[in-house]
Parts: sequence; structure tokens; C-alpha cells
Amino acid sequence: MISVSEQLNQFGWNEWFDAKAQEIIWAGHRVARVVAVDREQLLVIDESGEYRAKLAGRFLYTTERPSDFPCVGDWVSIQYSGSDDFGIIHDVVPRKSFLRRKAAGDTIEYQMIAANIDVALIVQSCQFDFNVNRLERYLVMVRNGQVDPVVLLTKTDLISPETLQELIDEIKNAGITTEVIALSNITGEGVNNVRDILQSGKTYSLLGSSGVGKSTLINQLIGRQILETKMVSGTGEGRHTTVRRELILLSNGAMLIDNPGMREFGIMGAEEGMGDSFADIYVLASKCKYRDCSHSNEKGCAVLAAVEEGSLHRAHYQNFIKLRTESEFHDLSYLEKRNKDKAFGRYIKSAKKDLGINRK
Ligand SMILES: Nc1nc2c(ncn2[C@@H]2O[C@H](COP(=O)(O)OP(=O)(O)OP(=O)(O)O)[C@@H](O)[C@H]2O)c(=O)[nH]1
Ligand SMILES: [Zn+2]
Repeated sequence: MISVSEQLNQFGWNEWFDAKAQEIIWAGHRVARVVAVDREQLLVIDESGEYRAKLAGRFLYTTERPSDFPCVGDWVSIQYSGSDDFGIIHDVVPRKSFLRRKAAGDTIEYQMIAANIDVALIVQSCQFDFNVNRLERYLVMVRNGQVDPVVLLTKTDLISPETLQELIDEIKNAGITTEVIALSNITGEGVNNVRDILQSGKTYSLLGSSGVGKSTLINQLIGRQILETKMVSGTGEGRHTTVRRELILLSNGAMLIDNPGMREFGIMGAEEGMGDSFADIYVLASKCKYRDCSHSNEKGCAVLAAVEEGSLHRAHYQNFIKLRTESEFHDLSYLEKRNKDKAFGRYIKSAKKDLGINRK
């Protein structure tokens, strides 16, 4: 049984990770969160601060899939002496959520963009960029990775309040129930509404096309000074490196992931990465009344409604449910395994008792 410092909660650690980490973290190892990845060098943070880390040779040679390597936002098990040495990363704690895109080429490989994000802020500009179909594709990508979406409409200073209302209506009329926040980086209107949703200990990311105002908003959220100190220098093993920190701690305790992959994701991910055969169902699911809808019997389930009305093939739906059950089973078997371990522990205890071992 590993025990992890409660101080890690400020970086987003919680019981979910705690449960998943039990099997992979060895005694003597600690847990840290990846704040930047620069080829083979990583920058991680834990309760003792930030330090640089490398992948253990064994991890490097036994890991094949690109998506299994640590990315920004990941929790890793790490060996760190606390001196000026590199930490050694031995494993990646299972991801609670992720943003990924298909790797280049005709493969089913994925490239991780970021992990363990609580909320993706999907940004569209009210002018030129606004497009409900693209918004739906983003919603699919985001929900596919178990990330909760919030929609941000920027540049409201360029349109009239009536036009803004029309855009918001267009989103609602498409059946999208996701929260929408309208803002202007110029007048500052609405920016506080974004600040208000950022919770301490949660991780956020901004997604959206180039030029919609992501950087401008990030600057407002973090303050200039933090941005300027974003470069971390380090010397190790005769090498001078500068790593750009991609996971930023905001002053209210929330975290923001801003990495180059995320910026390309706007074009690559939402436009091309829709190979998922259940994309249509994910689009519908974003319109269900309840966010945790199981699409099996709920009132207000948009998926069931589409099956009923015939716009979604029943066979396709059943396929979706079947596969989902299988992947849930995967998760279940993990829990079962843990419960079995517990049951075995109890068995040992009672056996000892029967044998009188526990008695004085
Ligand atoms: N009128 C207006 N202009 C804005 C607003 N937000 C950003 N801009 C301008 O839009 C341009 C692009 O903004 P950025 O913040 O760089 O956009 P971005 O989404 O970060 O773009 P990439 O870095 O390419 O992904 C800049 O000239 C900003 O000054 C806004 O709310 N209103
Ligand atoms: Zn549903």
C-alpha cells in the first residue's frame, strides 16, 4: 500500500488516481505530475517542488505504443534522491482523461496531447470562426477523452448583443447543452465568468482554431509575470536545456495546460481525428439531459430518442452499447482484482485466527 502526500491534491491528485496507482507504484517511489515534456527530458512537480526527470531504461525499452509514454498532465511513479540528479520515471499512472489525436499515417496509433484534464475550454470567436458543426466535433473529441467541455465565445466586442444572442441560440438549437461563456479580451467583459469556473486543484485546457484569442485569454488568466517566468533552465549531465512549462499553476490554485500540441489539435484533431465510428453517437450524447447518461433508459436521452425516431440505426446503437460494456468490464476486472486481493487478505487473517497465530 503506497501512501501519497496529501499535498499532491493541489496538483490534482485524488482518490481515483490513488486507487489506480496502488498496483504500479513500488515502495520507495514517489508520485509526481508532468508539467513539461521536451523529447527525452521531462519536468515534473510534486510537494517538494519542480525537478527534471528521465524515463527509466526498462520503461523505455518495454513501452511500444507512443500513447503509453508520459505526456503533460500525466502522473508518474518516480525515483528521486532529492539531489540535483534527474528523477527516474518508472511508470505512468492510468489516465483519468486525455486529449489525443491520431498519429500521422494510416495507423490506429494515437498521440497523446495532454492527460488528466478536468475541463476543456473550447474557444470559438464570434466573428469568422463561429461554426456549430466544428463545435460539435470538438465536443466529440473532448467527451471521447472523458473531459468535460465548456464553450467560450470570444471577441464579443466585434458584434452586437443581438448577434451574440443569435449565435448562442444557434448552439442551443443544435441541442448542445454545454455551458457557454461569451467574453471579450478587449473590454474584459465575461472574462471574470471564465475565472469563476476555474476551481482550485482542477486542470483546464484551451482548445480552438488559431487566432480566436486563446493566448490573450491565458495571459489575462495567469498574469504577465507568470508567463515570463515560464522558462525553466536546468543543467544536467553536461547539458544545458530550457524547457517551456506547459502546465501552469494559476494563482487561485487551478491549473492550465497550454502546449504546442494543443494548438495544432484545433486543426488536426477536430478536423481529421474523427475516425471514431461512434462519432455520431458521441454528438448525440452531448445533447442528453444528464451528463452521466448511460443511454440505456434515461428520460431526455438524445441517443435513445434518435433510435426511436429512426435517425440512428438500432444495430449501430447496440454495437456501441456492447463495446462500451466491454470496456467497462475492463475497468471492472481491475476493481475485481483489487477486491480479490482484499478478500485474500481477509482469508489470511481468518486462517491465522483459526490457527491461533494472532493469539498471544
Ligand atoms: N477584438 C478582439 N480581438 C481579440 C480578442 N481576443 C484576442 N483578440 C486578438 O486576436 C488576435 C489573435 O489572438 P491570440 O490570443 O493570439 O489567438 P490564439 O487563439 O492564441 O491564436 P494561436 O496562438 O495561433 O493559437 C490578436 O490580435 C488578439 O489581440 C477579443 O476578445 N476581441
Ligand atoms: Zn443518453
